Amino acid sequence: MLLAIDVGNTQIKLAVFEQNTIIHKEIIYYQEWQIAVKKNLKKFKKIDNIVVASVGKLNKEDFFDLNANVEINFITSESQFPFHNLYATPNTLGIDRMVLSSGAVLQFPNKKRLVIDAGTCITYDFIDENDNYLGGAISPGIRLRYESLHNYTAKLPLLTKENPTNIIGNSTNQSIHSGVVNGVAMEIDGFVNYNFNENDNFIIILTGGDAEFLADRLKNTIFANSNFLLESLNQTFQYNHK
Ligand SMILES: Nc1ncnc2c1ncn2[C@@H]1O[C@H](COP(=O)(O)OP(=O)(O)O)[C@@H](O)[C@H]1O
Ligand SMILES: CC(C)(COP(=O)(O)O)[C@@H](O)C(=O)NCCC(=O)O
Ligand SMILES: [K+]
Repeated sequence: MLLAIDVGNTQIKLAVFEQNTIIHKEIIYYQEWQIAVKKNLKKFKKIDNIVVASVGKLNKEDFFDLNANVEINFITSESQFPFHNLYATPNTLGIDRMVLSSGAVLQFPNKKRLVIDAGTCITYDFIDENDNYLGGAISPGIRLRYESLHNYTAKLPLLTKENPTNIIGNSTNQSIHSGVVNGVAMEIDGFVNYNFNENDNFIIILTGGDAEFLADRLKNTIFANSNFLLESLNQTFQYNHK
């Protein structure tokens, strides 16, 4: 039994796996992460490994300080991945992006793959049909966009995500919602349309905290799965323990 932990820049997601099935999932905030991990280790006594992918504020030492009596596997750029990494700066590439790409290769072989993770940032990762990781893009996430409009202007309010009623906002709030939400949706469709055409053998995977909110706003057919990073983390752990 495996405890998989995804440490992002907004929140931490954890899941307990039995082989490839999630038997428990939690979204936790930074201030409570040790209590949550210890609670799960106590509740699921068959957990014998923890696997961690962290791009946030927790590092390997934080987990070893837990003194949990299970093996802790920290995914790093030195881990084994099922793709050829063509990124020019492999040591700065986000571990989340590497794990997502690993899951895309293992779950959807022999296709062009684009993985979109709509979280604190929106990340785009392209892997070609020959399992070459090509790189992609990093863009501000939905919450970042609302907060920056408020923090860097004199008068704009701080709003939380809401579906715009129309592409033409007829009020300050609707203008902001349209700019943020339609802007993200068009950005995502733009990246897809720029890189793929209908006779390509490709798949688009959408994940992250904002995936479900965005999924039905996109023109292109996508495979939306908010657990994709956790599932990919489980598969990457297995890939490293063949
Ligand atoms: N409690 C919440 N309710 C609604 N949306 C949330 C909540 N917490 C986070 N989000 C949304 O999810 C995004 C963060 O998702 P997540 O993928 O967990 O980020 P990360 O992996 O970068 O930590 C934020 O941009 C925000 O829009
Ligand atoms: C871009 C990210 C901050 C995304 O993190 P998240 O939105 O999941 O919190 C993370 O992938 C990262 O720290 N990347 C390092 C730079 C790079 O990937 O090239
Ligand atoms: K992300």
